[in-house]
Amino acid sequence: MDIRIGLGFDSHAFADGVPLVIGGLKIDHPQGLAGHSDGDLLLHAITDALLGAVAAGDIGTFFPPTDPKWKGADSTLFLKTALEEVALAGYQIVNLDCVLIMHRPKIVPIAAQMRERVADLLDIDLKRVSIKGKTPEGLSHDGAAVAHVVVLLEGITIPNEPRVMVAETETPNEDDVETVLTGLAGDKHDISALGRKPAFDTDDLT
Ligand SMILES: C[C@@](CO)(OP(=O)(O)O)[C@H](O)COP(=O)(O)OP(=O)(O)OC[C@H]1O[C@@H](n2ccc(N)nc2=O)[C@H](O)[C@@H]1O
Repeated sequence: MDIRIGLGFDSHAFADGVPLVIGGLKIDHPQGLAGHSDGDLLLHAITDALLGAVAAGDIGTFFPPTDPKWKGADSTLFLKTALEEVALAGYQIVNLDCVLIMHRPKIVPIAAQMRERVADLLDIDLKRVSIKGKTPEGLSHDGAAVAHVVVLLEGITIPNEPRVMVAETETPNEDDVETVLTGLAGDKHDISALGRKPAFDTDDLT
């Protein structure tokens, strides 16, 4: 079985005068999370987990925190790009498990809504998304929020039916079968050939 695992982490500091957005969900809270973008640490960690699972780099190489273009950016854009990379590499999400570490807000009362939003953004079933809250006991996490995400991917397999159909209609050689399958499913994607990934620039390091 062709499976991949990805790990994502992010942290942001709480600040006054900033709306709080976690997992694409706007949350009523006295403070928000400050960032170059909208500070959505959960979507950032999911984005990094997805990119990591297909070894496509990280959120900072795609959207450098030094680039004014991403100032105040909606993090759903980062997530969509990571989803494209996953699809181009030939994988789909099996499930993801997320831990949000912060004193406030409490996650349990909003977890169901957050899971729905994340599942919707990822276009997967709700049962495949787990989001848990954790109090940072004994840690110096005051004034900050942390997210950890692990994601499992599986390779998208081309159903065997076309191969069986070709084999049953004639007595083709392997080359004929491959020609028909490529016509039906397209070539296997090679993301390194797409040239989408921005060149890494050490000036982008913060
Ligand atoms: C989402 C964005 C939008 O601009 O900003 P924020 O809203 O979090 O501020 C960024 O993509 C958020 O990028 P993120 O990857 O979290 O930022 P950093 O941790 O500062 O890393 C920036 C880049 O430096 C690299 N990096 C970082 C630390 C390190 N010791 N070595 C590195 O090579 C990372 O791989 C990344 O490519």
